[in-house]
Amino acid sequence: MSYEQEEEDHYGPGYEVGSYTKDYNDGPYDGESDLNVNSNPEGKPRILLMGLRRSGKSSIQKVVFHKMSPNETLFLESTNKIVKDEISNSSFVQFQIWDFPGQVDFFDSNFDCEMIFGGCGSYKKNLLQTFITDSNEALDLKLVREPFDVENDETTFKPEMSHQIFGENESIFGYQNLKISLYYTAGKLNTYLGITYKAEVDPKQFDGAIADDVMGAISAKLPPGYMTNLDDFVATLNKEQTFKPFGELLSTYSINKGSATERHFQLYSCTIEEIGFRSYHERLQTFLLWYVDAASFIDVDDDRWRFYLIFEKYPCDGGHRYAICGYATVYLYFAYPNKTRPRISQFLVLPPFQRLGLGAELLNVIYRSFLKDSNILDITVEDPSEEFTRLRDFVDSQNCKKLPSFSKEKLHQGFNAEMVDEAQRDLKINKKQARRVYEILRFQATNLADFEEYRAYRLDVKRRLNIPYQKEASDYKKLQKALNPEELRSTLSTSTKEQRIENLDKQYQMLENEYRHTLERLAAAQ
Ligand SMILES: Nc1nc2c(ncn2[C@@H]2O[C@H](COP(=O)(O)OP(=O)(O)OP(=O)(O)O)[C@@H](O)[C@H]2O)c(=O)[nH]1
Repeated sequence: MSYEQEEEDHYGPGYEVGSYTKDYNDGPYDGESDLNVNSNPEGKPRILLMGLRRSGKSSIQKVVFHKMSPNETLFLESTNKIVKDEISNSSFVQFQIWDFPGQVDFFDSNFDCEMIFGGCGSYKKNLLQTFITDSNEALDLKLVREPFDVENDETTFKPEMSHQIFGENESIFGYQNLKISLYYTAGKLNTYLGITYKAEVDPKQFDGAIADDVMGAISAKLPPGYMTNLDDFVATLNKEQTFKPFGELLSTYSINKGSATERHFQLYSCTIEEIGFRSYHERLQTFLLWYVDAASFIDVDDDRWRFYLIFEKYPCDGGHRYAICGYATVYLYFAYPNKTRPRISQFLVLPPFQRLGLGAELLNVIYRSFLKDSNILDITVEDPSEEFTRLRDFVDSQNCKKLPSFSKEKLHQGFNAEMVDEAQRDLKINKKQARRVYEILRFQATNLADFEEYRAYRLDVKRRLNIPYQKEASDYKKLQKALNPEELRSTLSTSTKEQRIENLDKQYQMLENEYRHTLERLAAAQ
């Protein structure tokens, strides 16, 4: 039986392979006309063969449904339009096969998704997935010094978080290949915001689903004056040479001294009254959104805020310019009865300037700015992040190491009031932090190979960790007197002695790990 005869037998008279209706097969595929035909009036199930060019779609169709031998498929021409095949073996096996050309761009706006995929629920769902972007991936931040930086990928840095703008999932709906550009000039922080994308979701195709308003979400957090035209933004770079840091120069800091890669940094402090600083700070604080969890913009009209800023002073056009590297805000709280207790509130070193020692320098500058003021009790930190805790441990340990009360001999005698007094008087370190530094430095001074010495250290730390449990035990005794056993059980989830020991051990191990990191950094800094 010839191939054609066999086809006849299988598919009944009138059927012609690959030419179900003329509409589909006349003329080359033009991306539109072939696809915009309502061609499934009977609502038959369809199998869509889609995939890369020359991936074997037509071969599958011919071999499976038309008994073509695999070898013969070698001679198949590339499909250049949708070819529909009506399979009608019996009254109950009836469906269509649509063989798509490999070059179809399904995201082309001319492509009628509804006509092709109507009824294919999971396809739609999958297609919708392609319109979801990780907001941290999509956002490019830059501190631009010269026009070339705009093109240069090396000057791009990424946010650590974006949930404060784009929600807990940190995702944006509605775009494919979305890129958000939030660029600042390195000195003045003139700002550019722009987005680009390959395709935006079409509400008509996806039950009215509309794309997230990315520009609106970010611009709501930007002070007025940001630019949406990149050329305008680049043009403002001319004015960067007039930019000078605000406030009083407190310290200078250099890295790679004496080498070709030497860099210079300057640390300043100022108040909101400094001319021009109010609007500068409005732009500066927008970085918090991407790096500080639960960041909130502060009420700068409160005159108890102090600002500390780091700038890089870099050579440019025979002179020099300044680029922002990071900043901190400190609030001067009252401490009863007549003292002041500054609290570090926000602390940020921008990614391009991290791992240069600037965080430690900034913290030291903040300390030093308060040291001579006898009215200052000590310095606290608001809700410190893990990263900040590490930095603070390092700086405080480095400084306390120089105090007589933290000498090796004294450390082995245990934590005492002299340490608290000296750390507070000389370094403005509060009692809780002084205790932590004592544990770090005593760990450093402990010979871990000496069983007794190491054990004494662990017990000393665990005794402190056990204090809350002791409190719990005394609370329990009080409650025992006031409540009957039933009430007591429902009020408290008491832990057994074994659980408590296990918990203490875990807590201790975690602390020891943190202390080891600090000691490694101390050793590297020597
Ligand atoms: N080795 C191998 N070759 C295959 C296989 N399937 C298909 N081919 C060969 O791959 C080539 C392309 O196959 P087609 O079926 O025309 O591919 P297509 O996906 O329909 O291509 P377009 O119409 O261009 O999108 C043909 O020469 C086939 O013989 C396979 O499983 N193995």
